[in-house]
Amino acid sequence: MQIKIINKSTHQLPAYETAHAAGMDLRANIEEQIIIKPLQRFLIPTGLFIELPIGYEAQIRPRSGLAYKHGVTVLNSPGTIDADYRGELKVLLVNLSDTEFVVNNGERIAQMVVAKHETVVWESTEELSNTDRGAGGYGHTGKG
Ligand SMILES: O=c1ccn([C@H]2C[C@H](O)[C@@H](COP(=O)(O)OP(=O)(O)OP(=O)(O)O)O2)c(=O)[nH]1
Ligand SMILES: [Mg+2]
Repeated sequence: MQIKIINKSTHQLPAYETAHAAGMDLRANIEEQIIIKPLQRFLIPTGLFIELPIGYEAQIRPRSGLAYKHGVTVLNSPGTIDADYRGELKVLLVNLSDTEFVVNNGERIAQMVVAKHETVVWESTEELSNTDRGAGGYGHTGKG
């Protein structure tokens, strides 16, 4: 599928890194290095603006390597990009480690997955169908 994009960054368009990847890495588009202190968060610009087709969303997800090696993740994960959003794509990183994390211009900070979504029309009712699970949840299975 084709999606309109404006690239105001100094980098190439996001691309799939392998043949069947679901996510495209997003790069920081910043003039100066950003230092994220332990337990702090930072909204990082990408320089990208997109026009998703109606019925699609984009999800901003963490990169597992950053999470594993540096304790850095996307705070609002998965971030939701709505089809009617025309602003800059931004990535809200949080540093959950006990050391500073440095973000350089062009660094891959998160990944974006484009997905279809439904648009719900509510059907109000007084009763829902019965199931074996019923209201059980939060680990209720296997309690014997
Ligand atoms: O990680 C993110 C999450 C959101 N957005 C942009 C696109 C999205 O369409 C818009 C609004 O996001 P969301 O609905 O999650 O935020 P909100 O706090 O509900 O703000 P709003 O009242 O503007 O919807 O912000 C980003 O650029 N990055
Ligand atoms: Mg919202």
